[in-house]
Amino acid sequence: MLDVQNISFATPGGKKLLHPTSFKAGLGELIAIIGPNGAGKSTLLKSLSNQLHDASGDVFWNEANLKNLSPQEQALKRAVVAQQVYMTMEFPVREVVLMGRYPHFQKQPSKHDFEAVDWAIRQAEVEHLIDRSYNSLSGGEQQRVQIARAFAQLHEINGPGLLLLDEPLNNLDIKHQHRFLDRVTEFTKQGNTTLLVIHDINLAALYADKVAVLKNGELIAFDTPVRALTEKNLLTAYDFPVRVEHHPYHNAPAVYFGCPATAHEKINNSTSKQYQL
Ligand SMILES: Nc1ncnc2c1ncn2[C@@H]1O[C@H](COP(=O)(O)OP(=O)(O)OP(=O)(O)O)[C@@H](O)[C@H]1O
Repeated sequence: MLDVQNISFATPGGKKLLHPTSFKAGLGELIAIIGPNGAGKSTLLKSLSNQLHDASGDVFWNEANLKNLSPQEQALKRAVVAQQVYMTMEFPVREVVLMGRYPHFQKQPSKHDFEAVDWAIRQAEVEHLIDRSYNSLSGGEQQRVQIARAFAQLHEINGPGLLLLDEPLNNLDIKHQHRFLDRVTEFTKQGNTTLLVIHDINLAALYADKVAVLKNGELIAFDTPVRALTEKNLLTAYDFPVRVEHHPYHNAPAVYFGCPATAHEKINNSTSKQYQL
């Protein structure tokens, strides 16, 4: 289980980017993190991946405080896909995926490392790209290679893996968005935990077990999609008219921005004046 206890972050100048935030995510759970631009979603993810050394609070992964683990020990439990990954040198795609195995070997990758790379390449469906130079790929293709690298990193590790994904759907077409989310769901259901920063709220509603809604560095909801994605929470977060209905084909909410709220939610939203009709 991921147990986040009072994690917070402020700039050296004292600007609070993330107010004390606590939540738990179980094994097998996919957590979507949503919120408007600047809400603190990437800051939260970076705090969980020790990229912000001044972050306060504690992050426990299966009862081990990540602070007490070496970078290599952490890399054997947790993989991160950042919003954009630039390479200053030319690397073939296969080598980039193999980078996910670097924490697993000392000098030379083993047969098992290469098998993990092949498996991850198939999972991310990037077989056709493996001999290309990473820098020659389109944004969406690079994203899929980074996803393959993260899958390779967490393949058959000792215990469950924690996958942190910051807007991994950027640049992916609709088919690859769904295929990617299917693969992430499959990976998560094998007993791992995934945190996914995502702007598409309807995809969050369809795929996530829980949704974290952030606004101004504060967690305003953390619950199942049905409970978190209410018109009230979404209006509070996005300050934009929204209607939430039941999805016609799935057991999930369907969110329509730009539509007036339902009568029921208008009553609940009575404190928000801007979009009341
Ligand atoms: N080093 C910094 N100094 C000052 N402000 C910062 C710094 N890093 C981030 N911020 C600000 O903190 C806020 C939260 O940033 P963050 O990247 O976490 O937002 P986000 O929710 O991921 O946004 P987006 O959806 O646009 O990616 C933003 O207003 C950003 O400009």
